[in-house]
Amino acid sequence: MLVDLVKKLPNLRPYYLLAVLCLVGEVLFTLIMAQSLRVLGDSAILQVHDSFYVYLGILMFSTVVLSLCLSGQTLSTGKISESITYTLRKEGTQKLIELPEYKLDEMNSGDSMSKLTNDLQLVGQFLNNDAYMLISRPLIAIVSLVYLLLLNWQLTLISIVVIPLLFIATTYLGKPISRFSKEHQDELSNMNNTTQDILGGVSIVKTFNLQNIVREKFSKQVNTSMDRGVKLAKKRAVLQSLTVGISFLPFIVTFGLGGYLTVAGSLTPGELIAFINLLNNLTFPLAQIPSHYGSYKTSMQGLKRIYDLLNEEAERKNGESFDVENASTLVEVKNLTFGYGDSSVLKNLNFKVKKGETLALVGPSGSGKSTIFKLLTGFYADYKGKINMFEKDIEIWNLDKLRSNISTVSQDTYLFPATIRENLTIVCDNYSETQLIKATNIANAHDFIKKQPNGYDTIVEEKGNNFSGGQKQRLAIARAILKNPELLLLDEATSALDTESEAIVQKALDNVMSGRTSIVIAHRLSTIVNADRILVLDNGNIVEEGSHRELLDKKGLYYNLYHKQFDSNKGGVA
Ligand SMILES: Nc1ncnc2c1ncn2[C@@H]1O[C@H](COP(=O)(O)OP(=O)(O)OP(=O)(O)O)[C@@H](O)[C@H]1O
Repeated sequence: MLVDLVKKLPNLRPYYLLAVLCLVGEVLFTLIMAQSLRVLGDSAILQVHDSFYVYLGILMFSTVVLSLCLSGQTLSTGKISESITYTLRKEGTQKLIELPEYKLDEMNSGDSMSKLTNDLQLVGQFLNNDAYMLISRPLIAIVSLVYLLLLNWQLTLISIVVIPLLFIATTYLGKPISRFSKEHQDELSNMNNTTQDILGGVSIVKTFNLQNIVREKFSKQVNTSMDRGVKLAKKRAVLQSLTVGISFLPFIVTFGLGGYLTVAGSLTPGELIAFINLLNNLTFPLAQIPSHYGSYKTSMQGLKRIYDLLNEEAERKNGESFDVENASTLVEVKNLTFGYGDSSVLKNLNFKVKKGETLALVGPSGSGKSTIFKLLTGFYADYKGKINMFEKDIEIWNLDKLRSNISTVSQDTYLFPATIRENLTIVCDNYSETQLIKATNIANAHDFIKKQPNGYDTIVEEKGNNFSGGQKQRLAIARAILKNPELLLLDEATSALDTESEAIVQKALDNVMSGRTSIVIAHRLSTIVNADRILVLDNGNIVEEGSHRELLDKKGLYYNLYHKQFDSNKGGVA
């Protein structure tokens, strides 16, 4: 996975090179520094002035080079880490947009958020520091060991005899840390899911007075996550104090035995200084390796989760584009059967929509109306039967091209946090002010847009909070018209509105539908009495078909649905 990352961004090569140069510089000048200290120590004691000043100069030069290496390392690893996390975040978000609908059904949005935030942060932290340390520390330790052995192998062996102990302790204690860290990550991901749910339903929670239940559910998760976090911190604390404690043992041995050898004359004072300096470069880096390795493991777990998302198969991009202007049958569905998973939702449907027609879909909740729209826009591919769109099999259509001929207005109106103008014109490459105003007039939206503080340049707040439900729908309708589609799919566009707003939106819809081919799903049957044809669905089957009048005469399901609404909503359309 790491190699894939490196290959992904060839423009980072200069930074990898800089990091390698800094690494070589750090290793080399660490040794030169130790050698300088050795000569300096001996020259000072033996009062040899020439070599003292030469090596003082070398020592100062080494310090400058080492600090430059540190800056170079920080710069290169910072750039590498930022670029890689930026690319992964971009590709991850892009992949989320490109995923087929059935995948999005399976995925949890909080989990995806966690991949693009917590997991990416772990990867970023590892690349920013631990990756370099994981290579440089062992290298410095090995080079220092060789130098120490050459200096005095007996003292070296005695001094480092405790190092394996240090290594075993940190490795042994590091294992549960990586397990706890994984559990902590999973818990954070669960919390993200809950936060997401809460944010999505704040008003419902308040309306139904569910604050206590939500608070309790969330605090349970917070407690579990905190417990894991505290356990992790405790393990880290023990590991840290143990490593620091054991790390000092080689120094105690060196000071004791080395001091004795120096007094006895078998080690010069300079050698003792260099020895202590290099031991420092051997012991502490070795003690830190398990912690860097732990970071490697956790970040690789995070990276794997990110790659799981990136490796998901995107919606197909192949297919052709066709000229749709001359098609006389815009939709033809033959023996269409479909289900989500094992459930069967649509059963052997057959229907056509001719150019200029308005077809209405009605039926009880869950009968499959919205599912038909999803299939006509190519969101699901695993259906049985045939779907021809604009007289071509949907399977040979390029889905982007197909969708460019269709506008959908659904009950869940999505408005971007941008200006009204940007929200409306995002669907077309070229538009004139006249076209924009014509579209908003048809959608009954121009007047209320003009009354906004900045007219068409008023910012739409998150989720369109500064507009009413009816206004949002009219904006969505204007956007649909501006796209100038061959086929309009209107999904329950007025069902959530009060009577007054519904009348305004319905007028807008009537304007839009006139002269266009439309399929409309309506729960309020009063809105579709003028449809050319009505398909009545029940449990995934078309059980009745005809005009409003013909269906009333049949006295079947449509008649019952219609009278049920008419009775409960006196004043409905006759
Ligand atoms: N993404 C999905 N995954 C699994 N099942 C689904 C999914 N979407 C819809 N369903 C199921 O498919 C059936 C038909 O749903 P659909 O939304 O098409 O019905 P509908 O007629 O539009 O209902 P409504 O009028 O209530 O919107 C329902 O039983 C629903 O639970």
